[in-house]
Amino acid sequence: MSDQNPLFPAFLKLENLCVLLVGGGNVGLEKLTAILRNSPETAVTVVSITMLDELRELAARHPRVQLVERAYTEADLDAHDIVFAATDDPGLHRTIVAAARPRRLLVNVADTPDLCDFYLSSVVVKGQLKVAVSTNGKSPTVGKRLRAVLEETLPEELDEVLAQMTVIRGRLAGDFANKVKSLNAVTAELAGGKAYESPATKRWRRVATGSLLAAGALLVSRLTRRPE
Ligand SMILES: C[C@@]1(CC(=O)O)C2=NC(=C\c3[nH]c(c(CCC(=O)O)c3CC(=O)O)Cc3[nH]c(c(CC(=O)O)c3CCC(=O)O)/C=C3\N/C(=C\2)[C@@H](CCC(=O)O)[C@]3(C)CC(=O)O)/[C@H]1CCC(=O)O
Ligand SMILES: NC(=O)c1ccc[n+]([C@@H]2O[C@H](COP(=O)([O-])OP(=O)(O)OC[C@H]3O[C@@H](n4cnc5c(N)ncnc54)[C@H](O)[C@@H]3O)[C@@H](O)[C@H]2O)c1
Repeated sequence: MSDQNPLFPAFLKLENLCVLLVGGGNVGLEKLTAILRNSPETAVTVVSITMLDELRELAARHPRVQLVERAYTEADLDAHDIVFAATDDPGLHRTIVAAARPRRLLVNVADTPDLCDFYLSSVVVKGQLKVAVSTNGKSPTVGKRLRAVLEETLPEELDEVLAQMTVIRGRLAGDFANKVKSLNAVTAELAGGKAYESPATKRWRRVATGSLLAAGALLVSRLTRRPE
């Protein structure tokens, strides 16, 4: 179907990879900020003729970021897994992509969908929960607005829910199908029926801190009780 969105969503363990960032200006700073905000221990090599002071300060707070102050050369691609191109030179971006392809490196070229192997997304964080929004490049602005909506709507307590669910999950006995059934039963109210009716936030908060956890605790105590 031609109007389908064919992007494959995934969450990268970026800290396991070596990142090359070419360009240390405003856009380069934005990319480095996004990388380190999400994955602070990532090894990043920043290659750029000039570097913004703010980028230097950010790098100084992250020991695995290395600054290389000179023009890009093809050899910079060596020993890297993933590349972010963020200079003010579109010709250079095409050169980087052409050299990266045969090396099978994944490349993001800021604001240039045609040259990208992957896009960055708007990111909502609530503790361990992370929601990434993509509009398939149709409108990053809408992505940004949606991020704000989700940030406000999703309760901070969701992190507590995740923590409790991890405990519940670890204590459940039985086969896989039964575990899934129990986990679905405990969380049914989060997605159930009219849960999204306004005021959505209020309901989420109530369910997340109240009945969900109470039901979870009850279920666990029932399932972990040994027969006499
Ligand atoms: C999500 C976010 C992440 C990030 O960059 O970290 C991101 N762009 C953000 C903001 C933003 N970018 C732009 C504006 C100005 C208003 C506007 O144009 O809408 C605003 C809004 C603002 O700043 O207010 C300009 C822009 N961006 C692209 C183009 C080219 C084109 O569309 O052809 C142009 C025109 C350039 C020009 O005209 O010169 C392209 C891309 N931007 C993407 C990501 C990828 C698709 C994401 C998706 O699928 O939705 C993609 C395809 C490639 C990529 O760069 O990865 C971040 C939001 C962070 C947040 O949540 O706050
Ligand atoms: N700043 C923005 O918010 C914004 C918004 C939309 C579009 N853009 C576009 O994005 C591009 C980048 O913007 P910017 O504000 O980051 O520019 P910038 O001038 O601040 O940064 C460009 C960086 O690329 C480096 N660079 C240039 N040639 C290089 C090379 N051969 N090797 C290594 N490094 C090299 C420069 O040294 C500089 O640090 C521009 O084309 C701009 O028009 C910027």
